[in-house]
Amino acid sequence: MAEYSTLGSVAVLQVNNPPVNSFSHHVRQALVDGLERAQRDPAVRSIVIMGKGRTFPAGADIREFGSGAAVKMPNLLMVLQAVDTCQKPVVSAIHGTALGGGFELALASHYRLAVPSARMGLPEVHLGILPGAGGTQRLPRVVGVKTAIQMITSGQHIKAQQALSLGIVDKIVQGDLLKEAVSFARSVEGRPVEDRRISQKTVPEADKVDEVVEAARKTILRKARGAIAPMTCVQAIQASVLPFEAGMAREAELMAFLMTSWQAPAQQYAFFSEREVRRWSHPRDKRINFKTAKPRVVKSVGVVGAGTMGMGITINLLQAGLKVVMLEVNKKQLDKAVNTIKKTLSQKSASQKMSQLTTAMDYSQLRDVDIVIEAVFENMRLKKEVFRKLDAVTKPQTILASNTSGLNIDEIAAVTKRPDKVVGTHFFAPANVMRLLENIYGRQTSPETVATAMQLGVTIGKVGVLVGNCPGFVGNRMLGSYTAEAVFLLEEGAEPQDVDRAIEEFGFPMGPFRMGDLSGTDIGWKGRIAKGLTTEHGPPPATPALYRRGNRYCPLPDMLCMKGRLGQKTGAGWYRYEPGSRTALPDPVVLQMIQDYRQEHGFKKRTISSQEIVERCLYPLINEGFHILDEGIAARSLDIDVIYLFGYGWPRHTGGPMYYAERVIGLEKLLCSLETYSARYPDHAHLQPSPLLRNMVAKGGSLAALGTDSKL
Ligand SMILES: CCCCCCCCCCCCC[C@H](O)CC(=O)SCCNC(=O)CCNC(=O)[C@H](O)C(C)(C)COP(=O)(O)OP(=O)(O)OC[C@H]1O[C@@H](n2cnc3c(N)ncnc32)[C@H](O)[C@@H]1OP(=O)(O)O
Ligand SMILES: NC(=O)c1ccc[n+]([C@@H]2O[C@H](COP(=O)([O-])OP(=O)(O)OC[C@H]3O[C@@H](n4cnc5c(N)ncnc54)[C@H](O)[C@@H]3O)[C@@H](O)[C@H]2O)c1
Repeated sequence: MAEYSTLGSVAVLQVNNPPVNSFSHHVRQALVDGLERAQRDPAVRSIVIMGKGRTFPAGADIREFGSGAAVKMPNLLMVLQAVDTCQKPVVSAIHGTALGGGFELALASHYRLAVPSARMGLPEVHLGILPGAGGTQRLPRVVGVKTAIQMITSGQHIKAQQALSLGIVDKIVQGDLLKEAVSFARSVEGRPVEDRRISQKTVPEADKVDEVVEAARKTILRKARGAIAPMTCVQAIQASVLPFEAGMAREAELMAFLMTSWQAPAQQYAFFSEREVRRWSHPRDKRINFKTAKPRVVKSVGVVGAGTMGMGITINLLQAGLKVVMLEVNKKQLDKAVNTIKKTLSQKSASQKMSQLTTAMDYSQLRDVDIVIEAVFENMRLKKEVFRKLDAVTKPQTILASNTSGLNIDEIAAVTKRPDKVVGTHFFAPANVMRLLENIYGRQTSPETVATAMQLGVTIGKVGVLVGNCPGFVGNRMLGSYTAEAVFLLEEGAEPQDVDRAIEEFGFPMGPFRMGDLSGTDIGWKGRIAKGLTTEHGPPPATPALYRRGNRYCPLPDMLCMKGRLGQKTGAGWYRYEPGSRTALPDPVVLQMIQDYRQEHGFKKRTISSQEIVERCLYPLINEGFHILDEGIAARSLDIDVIYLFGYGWPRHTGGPMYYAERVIGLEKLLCSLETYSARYPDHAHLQPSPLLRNMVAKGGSLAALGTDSKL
């Protein structure tokens, strides 16, 4: 609701709809009623609109979008029309975040004030829609089309000071916002409101708009990677040169197009899933969950191994204000890590943050930390050795976490006397940038230990997802079938760039081969050597070239590594790279290697369509997701989706692999395609449809119903 009160001649409307004061139907109704009341009351000469509690309205109530309640009268457009056309000056007083419809309300007001910490923006593009309450028409009238395109298509929030410089807010106020807003409102009483209406202004440099749009188009299309909202936002902004009513009509038409697209619900599902993962439960035992388990307080963290991951994790921990003891056995590497950390931390706070960092080469220096995150080489023998040492030197309450990419957490825990305090905390590279934290529950991990790992994720700004223990956990296990199928496609006739192009057109930032070159082709190679699937010099003795342990195997990635082509770091991998450049250039040497291999093993080259590439790579990945749900490794399909959205670049406009499977492909079609492919390739085990998928198609039922995605 919106609480109505008067302070002398000023009517104050305070939106009170926790937690973020979104415009649910009852709020909209109360605002319209409040405005009418203020208009009617001759003693009222000005109106202040603000938010109660933590924020100015953060936009439309996204939960209403699916139900039709968003269009129930009065809709948001009608509220804003009432504000704009009000005969008495309306002042929006902003604190917290004025987002989406909230920011549009401020733009419809005649004056805007903000506290210094306020932020504002139009993030609708992340929900697959556009700012459909006049945002695409009013913002360009203030800041110009170029800045409006930048703000609306990025969805970024701006700070109060920047809003002031852009002419969006009229004044930044210190002190008590209500008092300041009332005093400001009094100062503008009696002034004409007509020339304060943004809707009545014209877009600056309107004659250059088509040029500006044309210049933005290519970049936006490239960045959008298949998402339709960004370019639709631009089309709406382009209409801001028309008279206001005509522009609003165009905005409404484009909003309806987006609202009824398949991408908008997918992105809104992603928004709520990102938050739903905080309500975690044990994947197999739902009685153990976020409500009952209490985290330990973490003030200091030990990081073991200052390589790629240890360094990134340390930066992340320092940025969050934690104390860190970073231990490394290689002095040169330790020094290198410290230099990189110093450079990465922002200039402003570097010295203060660096003072929280202690470096160590002696394990005893870890004795007092609250949690240790191990990030040494991916080698079980080494990990066990490290955990034995950690168990011996740290205080008994210290939690011991491993950043392993997929090794058995129970096996690691078993070498300690505190298996209840051992947990997997799987960060993603670069660890200070990537938002995902995949936390792994071992057989004996205590609820308190898991709660602490999940809470640590929150403290350091990660999206933490809890999963069970199995080789590769959720993310890398699913990725295994994707990369396997990608190389099988090379055998049959595709080239690395064909596969990458198809996957990138689907919406991933990088296809599997460009990705392999970026992370280093030797990462997978070392893993396969450790598992005995290959040796550094070729297949293990007496092994068929194309089979390992009864499964089809493609040795092309091993052959690449044996040639020393380890990716960007060696200037050559699946592609070649000019010195100092990261541009992947198709390499005749690799294409010849693949061609010779095809000839040697009797593969006949054929043309493979992009559709087949996408299906062959992504359907087995999704199929593995069904196995994972069936085994209780992930508690809910949304946990898998969040892992893929935040850790693997899965395009957000498709909702994530499991959402995409159910709501876009359709489970029946997915099953049918997997059956077709598995009949064609009976020895590709990951193409065999999962029993859960078969069962769901046979009996019906939804993925959400398998878990606790009750709110979605
Ligand atoms: C058939 C065709 C018809 C077409 C014509 C339709 C015409 C109808 C006219 C409609 C016009 C609407 C136009 C408008 O432009 C659309 C919008 O405004 S969309 C919303 C835009 N706003 C946002 O995207 C903000 C989203 N929220 C956030 O970014 C953050 O929540 C925050 C505000 C920055 C706060 O962050 P935190 O402090 O970290 O808190 P949380 O994120 O954890 O959130 C707490 C809690 O609140 C829930 N929540 C947040 N925002 C909303 C919201 N806008 N609606 C509903 N719920 C929201 C969030 O989910 C958390 O709850 P939990 O999920 O944990 O239960
Ligand atoms: N690199 C990635 O993309 C990535 C992503 C997620 C998880 N991981 C996992 O993170 C872990 C570390 O990977 P990385 O890429 O940072 O490796 P890395 O090779 O860059 O760094 C490992 C570091 O550990 C140090 N080290 C070795 N033995 C040690 C010991 N006994 N005590 C202290 N330090 C020791 C090494 O000197 C080295 O600096 C691995 O388990 C890996 O699977 C890596």
